[in-house]
Parts: sequence; C-alpha cells; structure tokens
Amino acid sequence: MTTSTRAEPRLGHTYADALPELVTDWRAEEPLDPGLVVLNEPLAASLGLDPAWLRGEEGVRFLLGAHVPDGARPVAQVYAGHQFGGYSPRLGDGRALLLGEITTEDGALRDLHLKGSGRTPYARGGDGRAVLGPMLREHVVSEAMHALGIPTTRSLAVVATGRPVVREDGTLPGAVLARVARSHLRVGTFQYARALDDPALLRRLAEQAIARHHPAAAQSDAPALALFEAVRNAQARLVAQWMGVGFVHGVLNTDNVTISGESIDYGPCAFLDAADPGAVFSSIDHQGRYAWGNQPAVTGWNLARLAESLLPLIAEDAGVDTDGAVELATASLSRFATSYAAAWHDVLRAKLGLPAGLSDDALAPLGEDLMALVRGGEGGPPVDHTGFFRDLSAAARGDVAPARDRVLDVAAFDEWVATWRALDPDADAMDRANPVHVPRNHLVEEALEAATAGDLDPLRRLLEAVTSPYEVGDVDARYREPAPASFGAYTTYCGT
Ligand SMILES: Nc1ncnc2c1ncn2[C@@H]1O[C@H](COP(=O)(O)OP(=O)(O)OP(=O)(O)O)[C@@H](O)[C@H]1O
Ligand SMILES: [Mg+2]
Repeated sequence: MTTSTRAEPRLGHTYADALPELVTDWRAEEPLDPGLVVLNEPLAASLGLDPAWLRGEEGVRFLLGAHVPDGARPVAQVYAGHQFGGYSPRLGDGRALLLGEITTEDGALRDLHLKGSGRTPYARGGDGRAVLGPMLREHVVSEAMHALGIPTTRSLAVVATGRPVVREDGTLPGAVLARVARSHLRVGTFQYARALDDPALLRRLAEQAIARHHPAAAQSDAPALALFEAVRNAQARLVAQWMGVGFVHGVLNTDNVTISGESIDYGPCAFLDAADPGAVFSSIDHQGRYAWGNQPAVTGWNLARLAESLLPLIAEDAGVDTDGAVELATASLSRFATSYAAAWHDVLRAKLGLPAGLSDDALAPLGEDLMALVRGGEGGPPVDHTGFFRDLSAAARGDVAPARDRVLDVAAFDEWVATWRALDPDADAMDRANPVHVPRNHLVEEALEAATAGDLDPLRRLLEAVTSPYEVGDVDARYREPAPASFGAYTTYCGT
C-alpha cells in the first residue's frame, strides 16, 4: 500500500444519512495561518490515520475542516438542552462540525468532530470560534480521563487557526480541537427530536443510538425502554467513576450528557484537591447545581429528561397510552439510585482493594464512614482526595502514617483502618485503582498559560504525567501535590 492511498482518510456519514432532519451540511471557516499544536499519534494510528500525513499541510487542513476528503459530508448537528434547568429548544453545533465517521478495524464507528471550526446556523450570537487554551485543556483532560479508564471522548489534535479570538479577557489565539467520540448523540438530541413531534423520526434516532451504543436493546420487546435503561446504567457507571477520581464536570446540562455514556465537553471542568462535596469551580454555577457531590442527583434529573423524550416510543412499544408510558418510565428511572449505588460500590471496592465478592451491604457502611472522614466535617477540613486515596495503599501495606497525617479525626481514622484492614485489602490492586497523577487545576493552568505564550514544554510534561496516572515513575513530585495556597480559589469558564 502506498502512503498516498493510506493518507486520505475515508469518512462515512451514517448519521447524516439516517437523520437528515437533525443535520445541516456545512463547511468550516478557512484558517488564516494554521499550525499543528498537538497531535495524538497513538489515537491517530488506532483509527488508521497516518500521523505523518496529518502533520503535513493537507493533513493539518483536514484537521481544521478546510480539506474535505472525497465522499465526506461535514455537517452541524442540531440538539436542544436544559441549561442549568432552563430549556433551550435549539442549541446544536454552533461552532463545531461532524466531519464524518471513521470505521475502526472491528467495524465500530467513531465520530470525527471539530470544535472551533467557525459559525454555523446554530451559532446564535456566538463567533463560532474556540480559544487555544481551553481546547488544550480539553486535550489534556480527555486524555487523562482515558488513561484513568473512564469512558470519554478523545482528542486527536489541537490546531491553531492563526485567527485572533476576542473574549472578555482580551484577544486570544484561536484553535480547533479535533475530537473523536463513539458518537455525539446527547440527551439534548432526543429532546430536540421529541419536540418535532414526529414519532417516526424519534424512532430512527433511537435505532441509531441502539445500533451504535446499546445493541442488546434491539433484541428487547420494548427497545425504547431498553435503550433508556442502558443509558441509565452507563451514566450511573460514568458518574460513579467521576466521583472516584474527584472529577467535577462543571456543566452537566442535558446537551452535555451522552447516550454512549462517554464524558463530553471539558469546558469548565476541574479535579478536586480538597474533597468537598459542595466544590464548584464554574464561574456561572452560583447555586452549586453541578457541584462535585451533586453530580449523581443531577444525572438522575438529566435522565428524567431523556425518559420524557422517549415516552411516545415507550408507549408504542408497550401498546399503552401516555399515562401507561409515564408509569413504565418512572419505574425505570427510579432504579437509577440502585444502579448508581451499585456502580459506586464497584468503584469503592476497587479503590479500597477489596474483593469483588464483598457484598454491598458490608461495603456501604465502610464507604460512608470513609467518605465522612474524607469530607472533614466537624473533624476538620476536607482532605486532598487523590493524595489520601493513594496513601491508603501504603496503609494497606502497614504504613498508616501518611494517610493518618492527612485527617484531623485520627481516632475515627484508626478505627476505620482497623475494620478495613481486617478485610485484607490488596495494596497492589489499590495502586492500579487510585491515581497518583490527575490534571490538577494549578498544573493545567500553568501548562495552558505557557502554551498560549508559545512554550509547549509544561503541557508535554503534564500530558506525560496524567497519561500514566497510576505510575509514580520519575515524574517530578510537584505533579502529585495539591495546589499551593498562593494559587487561591479556582474558577473555570464555559464556552471559551
Ligand atoms: N463561540 C461560539 N460560537 C457559537 N456557538 C457557541 C460558541 N460557544 C458555544 N457555543 C454554543 O453554545 C452551546 C453551549 O456550548 P458549550 O460551552 O457547552 O461547548 P460546546 O461548544 O457545546 O462543546 P461540546 O460539543 O463539547 O458540547 C452549544 O450549542 C455551542 O455550540
Ligand atoms: Mg457543550
């Protein structure tokens, strides 16, 4: 095979063909002076893309949407969404394009999507652009999540456009993020389709979602409800994993909740240092709706919006009226709490090095007592989430001091450790479940600031650390420390 035949990627457009009502054919904005900032070579290779070609002039233009391979059909996808509880009937890719789908070796589809590629018909008041710093943040955090074993969209590349982008805090360099996802189907996509009041379209959308993400639901007598349950369980597992690593998504609007169960949209996200359930970083989340400890509950709320959207199909499948469908959906939604508890217990069992056979009933009180210690409460301030859990593996090996030194209520801690160690925790397994390196906020900011000023070294070092999250390796110790007090309170921003 010659390089040139390998080079030109072949992109499908299954989604655009199946759901023409939910897309608009569109082209990316011409870049001014494109420059590849970061390329994810292993991901490129796993998708059958040629990294050498991607680095070349044509490849970089491809990553910006300016070079469209033969047969590709770039589209902007429409979706709706509840944003902070308020419904927006028409959001959609305002600054993004779905370039198309790549078929992996095992026959699965992967969306290739560009964020920051210019205004689309869904741009509303926006300029269609994205800023280099936030796109690099999405690159770092999504690759960290992937390395942590958490389902996520991936970042293939970040390309500078050479266009200055005007934001509140000044003029900043523009960039496009090339993102890979199992799909970009969101709860908001279903809300949009439901509002069109066209059951046949809603059915086609559900069939797409089932075929791409939850194929077992196709075998069910009640496929729409089976789809809902599959999404419910995938979201329960996802949020439990976020809670386990101290991840705060920051903007869990229904348009940022995927049907696949992958994390998406790393706009205002953050990782905790102090494990405070009320931790909020986003500048606009005044009520703490998307606080760390509120994520399971708000995911339940978002799933209720999905269930509502599916009601006509649930009714049709079961041969019942709307009231009957509401009853079925409500019963299914009410099992989210159980589903989440089971997922959280799986996360906790792994973090505590306890055997899979340990029952939830035995685990639950242990977990509650531990989380009370971690939160601090009356016994003191919250502890550093990542550092504390990692120190617990030393405790499993008999060196209790590092974890003990982190908590104020040492008597409660000692009692807890004695109960836990009696269960014979596996310290090596804990080292594979409790990261040493997460993209801590101060490190992310430092790397983005340097990258914006043209120095990519801190970004590379951070990427190296967070893509080997479980290995201490020879990574500088500062990559595993919480932010110094001088870093102050951290604030993140949406839509930059
Ligand atoms: N600069 C912009 N120009 C046009 N539309 C924008 C812009 N920024 C955000 N939007 C639109 O506003 C909505 C909310 O944006 P948000 O900050 O959640 O990020 P996003 O662009 O949606 O990315 P994602 O695809 O990761 O969800 C989306 O419909 C988005 O397309
Ligand atoms: Mg979004």
